[in-house]
Amino acid sequence: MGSNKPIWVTGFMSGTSLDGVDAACLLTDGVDISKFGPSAYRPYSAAERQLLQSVLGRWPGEPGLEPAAGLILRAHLEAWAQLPAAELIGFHGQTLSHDPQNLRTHQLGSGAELARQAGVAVAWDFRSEDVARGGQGAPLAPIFHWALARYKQMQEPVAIVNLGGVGNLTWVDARLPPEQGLLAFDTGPANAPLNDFMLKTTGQPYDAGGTLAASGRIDRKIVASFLQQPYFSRPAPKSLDRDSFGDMARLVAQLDPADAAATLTAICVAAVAAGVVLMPAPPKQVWISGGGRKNSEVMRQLAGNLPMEVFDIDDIGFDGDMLEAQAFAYLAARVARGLPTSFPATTATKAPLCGGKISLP
Ligand SMILES: Nc1ncnc2c1ncn2[C@@H]1O[C@H](COP(=O)(O)OP(=O)(O)OP(=O)(O)O)[C@@H](O)[C@H]1O
Ligand SMILES: CC(=O)N[C@H]1[C@@H]2OC[C@@H](O2)[C@@H](O)[C@@H]1O[C@H](C)C(=O)O
Repeated sequence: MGSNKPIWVTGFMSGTSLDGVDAACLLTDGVDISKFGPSAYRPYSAAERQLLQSVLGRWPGEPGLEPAAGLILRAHLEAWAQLPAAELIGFHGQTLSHDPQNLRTHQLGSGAELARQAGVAVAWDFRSEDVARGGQGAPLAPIFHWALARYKQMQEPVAIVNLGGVGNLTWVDARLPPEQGLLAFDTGPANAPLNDFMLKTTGQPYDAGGTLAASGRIDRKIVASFLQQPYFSRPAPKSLDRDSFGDMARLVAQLDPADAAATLTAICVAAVAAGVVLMPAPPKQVWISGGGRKNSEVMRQLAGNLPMEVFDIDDIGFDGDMLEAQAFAYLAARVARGLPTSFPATTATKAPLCGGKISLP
């Protein structure tokens, strides 16, 4: 560690959708990607998801966090056990609350304990320093998106959109250094409101394939009025908590389930379209990653609403399910080398910043 020789790193992500732990191996020197390695997925059971859901919004020191922290540790160790050994772990933890305006963000899970139990160095707590210095603390994947575009030797800017619980967008021109070639921000709610609605109305955790939404009609008035909120026209960088917009099921409570699903889906897409307007220059291509790309209705609406070509990032040759886990492997390698993980144009930090700390076993 600390040298610029590529090392194998395992990155972990337990995202805002609360579906499970993604784990992915990456060979990298923290600048370039040398090789993509194997990956694993450790899903949460319904009871585990409920446990995590029950502690959303809590801050460190509040009571009742131990069982959830224990689950996070256990689930990550189980994912780690499925993969070949690596030299370093990048551990994001589980975001429970995110409030950069008040200089705080909370990712549950101890990297120190993970290092002890996995027997390997762990880079973790990637967001705290950034928010403590007045940055947004998110999104952090953009510097990895820069590395992806570099890996593909892109000769023009491209946009990468991640549709998880929350959506985020990176505009990247990989011909430039990261300080000049990036602009990033959270676009708005993505799958989380639809998931919450599906669970409550149908007992299903999400709208598989977008089938329910595809059978409904979009209430355009609700979409337009939602997009009137100041967040969507605010300049980037900017970030969101999972539930920054409150209980969105209220917005569609009067609609029948199919129309409600179609409308929540349209809100996710309209938020991305509003984000496209904020980019420094329109790229020719948008690459979609995250679970939302498996929702055909999301992809259909994106293709119809964005003025550029929309690709499932798998069709570019990447693994759209593992991009965030790979991002935290890459970020860990950067932390090990003291390289910046966030930039003024990605988190609004005042100067490029190397967030994250390293715990040894
Ligand atoms: N086959 C599918 N059809 C429709 N939607 C799907 C499908 N598979 C996954 N999804 C959606 O994608 C979500 C998971 O996406 P992902 O794993 O990218 O989120 P995350 O990493 O938890 O979130 P975030 O990026 O906000 O941290 C699921 O909760 C679901 O809403
Ligand atoms: C505070 C927090 O955990 N934010 C997540 C969340 O999920 C998607 C979006 O909101 C993004 O800002 C971020 O995750 C990704 C991995 C990021 O930091 O790039």
